Amino acid sequence: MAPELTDQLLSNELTARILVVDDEPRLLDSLAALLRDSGYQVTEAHGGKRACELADSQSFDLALLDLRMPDVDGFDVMAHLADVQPDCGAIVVSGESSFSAVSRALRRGALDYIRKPFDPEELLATVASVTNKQSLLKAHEHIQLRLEKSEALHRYIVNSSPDIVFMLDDDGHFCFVNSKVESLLGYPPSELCGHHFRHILDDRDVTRGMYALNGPNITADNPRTLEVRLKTRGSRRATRHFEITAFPIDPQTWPYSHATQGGGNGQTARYYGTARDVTERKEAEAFINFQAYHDLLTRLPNRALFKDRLELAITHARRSDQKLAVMFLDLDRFKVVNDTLGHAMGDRLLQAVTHRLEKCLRKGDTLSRFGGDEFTLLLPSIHSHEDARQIAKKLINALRAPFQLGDHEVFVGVSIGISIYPEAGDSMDHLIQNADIAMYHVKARGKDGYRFYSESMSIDSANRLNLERDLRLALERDELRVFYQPQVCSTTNRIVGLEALVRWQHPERGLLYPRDFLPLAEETRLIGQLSERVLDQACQDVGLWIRSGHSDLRLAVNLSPVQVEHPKFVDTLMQRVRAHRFPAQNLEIEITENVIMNDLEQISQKLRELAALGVRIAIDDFGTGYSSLNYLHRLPIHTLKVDQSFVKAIRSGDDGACIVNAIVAMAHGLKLEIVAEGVETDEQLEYLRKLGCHQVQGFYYGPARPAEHISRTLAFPTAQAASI
Ligand SMILES: Nc1nc2c(ncn2[C@@H]2O[C@@H]3COP(=O)(O)O[C@H]4[C@@H](O)[C@H](n5cnc6c(=O)[nH]c(N)nc65)O[C@@H]4COP(=O)(O)O[C@H]3[C@H]2O)c(=O)[nH]1
Repeated sequence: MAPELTDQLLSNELTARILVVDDEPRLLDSLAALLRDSGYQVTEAHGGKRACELADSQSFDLALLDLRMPDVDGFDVMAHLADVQPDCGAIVVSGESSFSAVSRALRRGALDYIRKPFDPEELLATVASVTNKQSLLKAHEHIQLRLEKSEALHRYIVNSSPDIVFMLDDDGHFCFVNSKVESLLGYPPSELCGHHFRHILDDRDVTRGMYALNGPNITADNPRTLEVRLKTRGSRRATRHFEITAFPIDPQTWPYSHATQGGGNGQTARYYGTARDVTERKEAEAFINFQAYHDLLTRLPNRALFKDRLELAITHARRSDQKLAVMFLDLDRFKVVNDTLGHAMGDRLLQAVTHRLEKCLRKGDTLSRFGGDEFTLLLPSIHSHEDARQIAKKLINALRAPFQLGDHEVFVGVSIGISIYPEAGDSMDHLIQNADIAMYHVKARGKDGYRFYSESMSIDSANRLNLERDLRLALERDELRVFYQPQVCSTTNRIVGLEALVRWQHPERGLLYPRDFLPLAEETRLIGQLSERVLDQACQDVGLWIRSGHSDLRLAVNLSPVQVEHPKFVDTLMQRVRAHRFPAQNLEIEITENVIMNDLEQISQKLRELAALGVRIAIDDFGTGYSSLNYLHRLPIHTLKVDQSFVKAIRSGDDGACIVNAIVAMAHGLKLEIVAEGVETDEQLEYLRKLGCHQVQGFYYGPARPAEHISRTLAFPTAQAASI
C-alpha cells in the first residue's frame, strides 16, 4: 500500500468519531470511557431518541448501539442513521443474544455484533477492525473518484482538441481516434477503430500516405509530418486537407499501449499523432497562388505565368529543335466600347472575347491576358508558319460575329502580331517584343489582321528615340520628299495617274522608305503632320501639272487609319485641297478594306461626303484584308487596287493568279476601275491586258520618282517601259 494511504488510514482510525448509544447510564459511561482512553472521539447518547437527534446535527464514522431501548430502539436508530448518515457504520452492543435478533441486526446493516457483558479488549479489537475497514473503503472511493475525474479531464482535453487525435497499430489500423473525426470528416470513432487509415485517405494520396508511415527514421524526436487529403463522409462528400504528425509510441514511456481504451480494438498501439485540418489555409494559399499567376476577370494566366511557360517552351523547342509561335493580340475598338458603354460592359466584353478565343485553341496552348485589351498566345511546337497562320485566321474569324452586351450589339476586331522561334528571336523578351512590333504594324495598316514579324519592322528603343527626334526635326527642317509613281494605261502607255509616296531625305542615313519610319509616325501621331505635308506638296506639284495641260491627271494619295478615323477628317482634307485650288475630281484617296471595316458606319459616312464633293475613292491592297463583298456596292468606291502579291503570283502561276482573274471580273461586274500594282514583267502586263485590266503601276514602268523627274516624263506624250 502507498505510504501516504497508510498515514491517512492511521489518522482516520485515531480520529474516528464514535456515537455510543445506551439507555443505561452506567454502561454508557464505561463504554465511552473505554473508547476515549483508546483515542477515539466519543459522543454519548442516552437512549435512542437522543441518538437520532445527535445524528441529525453531527457527523459520525461509527455508532455503537444497544438494541433494546425503551423509547426508540437500536433498529430504529440504525434505520435513521442509514437515512441521514449512510457512511456511518454501526456495531451492535447488546444483551440480546438470540439468533433472530443478531441476524436481524446484521440484515439492517450492522457491521458487527458484541454481546453484553463485553470483554473490553474484544470490543476495542472489533471497533478497530471496523473503523480500519471503513477507512480503507473511503480511501478507495476517494482514489476511484480522483481517477474518474482525471480520466474525464483527459478525455475532455483529447475530444475537444481542435485536431483529430489518433493511435494506430503496427499495420496502420486505428486503435483509437477522438470524436473530432466525426465533426471534421463525418465518421463516428467507433466505426473507424479497427479499420486501416487508408480507408479515409483520398485515392490520390494513398501511396504517399502509406510510405510516410512505413518509411524509415520515424522516431519520437523525428516525427513524420505530411500533408494529405482525407475523404469526408455524409453530406459534404469532399476531400479536406490535413497536416498529419505521427510519432512512434515508446513502450518504455507508455507501457499500456496494448490496452487502448475508448474505442480501442485491443491491438497494440504503435503510433500516435494528430491530424490538423488545414483546408482553409490551403484554399487561401491556392487562391493567393491563383491570383499571383492569373487575371481574375478572365481567369486566364497573367503576364508572369505566360512568361514562365514561354521560357519553358523555348527550352523545350531548343532541345528538340522545334519551332514555336508567340502571338500578340490587341483588340480593335475595345476602347470605344469601354468609353461609351462603361467599364462593366468592357469587362463583360473581355470575358466573352476570352471565351471565344479559348475555343480556337488546343490543350497545350497558353492564352494569357497581358493587360488591358492585350492578350498573348503561346503555341508550342508548331511545324511551320502555316500552322500559326491558320490559328491567327481562326482567332480573327472567331471575333468577327457581333457580341451581345445587354441591349447592345458590338463589333470588335483583333490585330495579331506573330513571332516565330527561332527566326524572330531566341529569347522570351525578344519573341514577345517582336510579336508586339508585328501587331503594331497590323494596326498601322488598318487593324483586324495578322502579320509575322520580320527584321525590317524592328527598331531598337535607342534607335527609336533617335528616330522619333529625327522625325520631328525632319518635319521642322522639311526633309520629307514626295515621290510619284505613275499609273499607266497599258493599252495607250499614257500616264493616267500618279501615286504620291513619301520619302525621307535623312541627313545621315540617306533616302528612307515608308517602312522605315511610317509605323513610328503612326505610333507617335506624327502621321497627321506628315500626311499634311505630303498632301500639300502633292497638291502643289500635281496641281501645277494639271494646270499646265494634263487636266485629267489623277493624284492618288495614301491615307493612314489614324487620319481617316479622326472626326474632322473630311474638313481637314478638303481645306488643304481647296487651299491649293486642287480640283477634287482629280484626287483619289487610297484606303485599305480594314480601315473601312473598323468602323463601317462612320467611315462610310465620311466617304459619302467626300464622294459628293467629287473625290474618288480607291481600295488599296484589295483582297489581302477583310474582304466583305457586301460593303463594296454600298460604298461610293471608284477603284480597286489589286495587291502586288496577286500580280506576282501570275509569274509563278499559282493560285494567286486565279484571284487576279476573280478581282478583275468582279470589278467589271461592279463597274469599278481597276489598277494592278507591282507589275514588273512583260508576262504580267500581257496577262493583265488580256484580262481587261488596263491600268497598271509598277517597276515595269518605273519606281516612284521625284517631281523633277516626273515633270520631264510628262513632257512626253506616252510612257515607255522602264523609262519613266
Ligand atoms: N516590289 C515592288 N514594289 C513596288 C512596285 N511598284 C510599286 N512598288 C511599291 O509598292 C508600294 C505601293 O504603295 P502602297 O501599296 O500604297 O503601300 C505604301 C503605302 O501604304 C505607304 N505610304 C507611302 N507613302 C505614304 C504616305 O504619304 N502616307 C501614308 N499614309 N502612307 C504612305 O507605304 C507603303 C509602301 O510604300 P513604298 O515603300 O513607297 O512602296 C510602294 C511602291 O514603291 C513593283 O513593281 N515591285
